[in-house]
Amino acid sequence: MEFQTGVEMREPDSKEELSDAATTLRPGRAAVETAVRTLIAAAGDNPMREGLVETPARVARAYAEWFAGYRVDPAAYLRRVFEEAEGYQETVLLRSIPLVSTCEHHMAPIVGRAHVAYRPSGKVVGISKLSRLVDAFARRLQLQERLTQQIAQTLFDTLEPRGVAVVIEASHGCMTSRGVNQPGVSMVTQAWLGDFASDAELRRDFLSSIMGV
Ligand SMILES: Nc1nc2c(ncn2[C@@H]2O[C@H](COP(=O)(O)OP(=O)(O)OP(=O)(O)O)[C@@H](O)[C@H]2O)c(=O)[nH]1
Ligand SMILES: [Zn+2]
Repeated sequence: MEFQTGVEMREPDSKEELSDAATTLRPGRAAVETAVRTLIAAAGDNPMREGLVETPARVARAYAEWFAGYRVDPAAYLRRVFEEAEGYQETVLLRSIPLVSTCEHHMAPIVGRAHVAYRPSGKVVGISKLSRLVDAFARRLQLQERLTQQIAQTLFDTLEPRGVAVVIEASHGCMTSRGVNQPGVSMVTQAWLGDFASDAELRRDFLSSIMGV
């Protein structure tokens, strides 16, 4: 049976809006608000009662924040590189980057921390760009495994460093507040590229640096 959404699709406003294949078509604001009213009614409440009447507009604005990652090119954050780091080649590690994402199976929040390291080979970036990279991929519908891999691979392809390591520890709303209902449970994923993949001691150093933070 075909499900009628009643959602009118429109062409994207700009090239930025087209930044990801998944966003080739986006419904307009009115269609989004209609969908939210449908969800409120499905939850069992009255979308027209006073406290809920502005909720669809708020949710539409919140979605723009939670899914802002579709509107940016994550690699663009890594384009400004500094080549005068005096030949620094050792590990650069940014620990405990706050991470907020959304699970693609249930559209429930994924909340946690990312730890990102690279071993430069000529090019270093402003350290905040690692946080921006994490956020750009996180603010999409995600699987934690894919999120971890995308961050690592983009860093590796763009900066051409000797190695990249990414560890993400996060809790999934779809497990903590529904389904198996296990608050406190967290998922840990890792991506190792370049010399982190081949050198167990580098991995141990990385893991001991992030332990207990
Ligand atoms: N591997 C992986 N699984 C995830 C992630 N986010 C959510 N999941 C899981 O995706 C699975 C979806 O399973 P389904 O059986 O299709 O969905 P469900 O009936 O809602 O399953 P339950 O959550 O067990 O109630 C669940 O096991 C979730 O825990 C993620 O980032 N990575
Ligand atoms: Zn989920």
